[in-house]
Amino acid sequence: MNQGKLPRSGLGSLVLIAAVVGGGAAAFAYTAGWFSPGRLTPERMIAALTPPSGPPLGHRRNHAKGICFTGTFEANGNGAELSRARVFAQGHYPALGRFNLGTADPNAVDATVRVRGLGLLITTADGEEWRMAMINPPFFAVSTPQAFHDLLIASGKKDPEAMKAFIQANPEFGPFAAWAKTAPWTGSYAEEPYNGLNSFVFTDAGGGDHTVRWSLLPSAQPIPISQADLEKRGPDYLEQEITERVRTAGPLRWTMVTTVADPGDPTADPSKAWPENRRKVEVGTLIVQRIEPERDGPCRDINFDPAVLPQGIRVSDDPFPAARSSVYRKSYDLRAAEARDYPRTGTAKP
Ligand code: HEM
Repeated sequence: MNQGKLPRSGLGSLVLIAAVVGGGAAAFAYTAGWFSPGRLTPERMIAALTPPSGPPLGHRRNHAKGICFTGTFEANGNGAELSRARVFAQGHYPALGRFNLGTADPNAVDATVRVRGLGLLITTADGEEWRMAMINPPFFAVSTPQAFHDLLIASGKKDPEAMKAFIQANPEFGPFAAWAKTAPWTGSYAEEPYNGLNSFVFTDAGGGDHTVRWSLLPSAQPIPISQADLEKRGPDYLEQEITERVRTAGPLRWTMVTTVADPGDPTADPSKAWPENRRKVEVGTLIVQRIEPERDGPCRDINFDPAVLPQGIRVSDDPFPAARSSVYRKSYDLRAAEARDYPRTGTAKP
């Protein structure tokens, strides 16, 4: 009897292991959205980001133009109600970040790039890290990583029919196109809001979950400028201006505001803003203290991977962070291997 039972229970545990492994793989494939035949891969996404003139060797495959900074995140303690992450306990935490432009061209003229971004890494004394990368539009251009890929392909085609077909298949792009056309430009990285757009889950000390998005809102008053006037200020005006502003006027500040989803809010689609009346909690202030050199500075070898999160924050059902994580990693690996094409100067050159 024992003999008869043993193989059965042995088989049973194998089946269980297979189920666990299979379940894990299925969950991963679901979250990441990769790996099914014919679907996206990090390589295909990188190929779609690559301009016809070739890849920006040694540089980030997107948001390639930028300028690094160091500073502090000053937590006011209010975030502790939403997440037990150490970074929300009242106190000061070192911050490393990068203002940047949403382009694959590290030499792009500032006035030609609509989307501005900010990468940020906040560390706490327990060795935890919170990495993120945010942009200035109030919602993302598309609903899914696949649609982002399709947008890159369509917008790279000369035939205007390609964009028409894309918009027909992805109507959520309409509001983003309207934002791009009508939102005022500013003449400074300091005057922009930076929105996380993707949703994440905060877990509080009692184990309660809260799905949130966050934004950094500037304390500097935005001063609108026409695209033509920005162009007249020079191709690299934004990095020159921010360097000069911090040097002469001192540290710059942004308030970090988290917005809590109500049940039923679209947590898996960053192209859909949540209603304005959602609960907002100001959790602290980003203080930019020093502009650092881009080529030789501390951001060069950083991957602002939005899936690197401290305990108390985790990804939600939003498919973007997992997709972004795998593409950012590929981009990082490529640029690190191409260091010879973007040699360090050893001289401080912001
Ligand atoms: C599937 C969609 C996306 C893809 C494929 C993608 C791709 C990339 C890549 C390849 C990089 C360069 C990474 C590196 O080499 O370190 C990058 C950087 C960046 N991305 Fe994305 N991205 C996506 C979505 C987003 C979204 C939704 C946001 C904002 C909410 C965003 C904001 C940024 C910012 C601010 C940076 C610059 C970070 C830095 O300074 O290093 N991206 N992206």
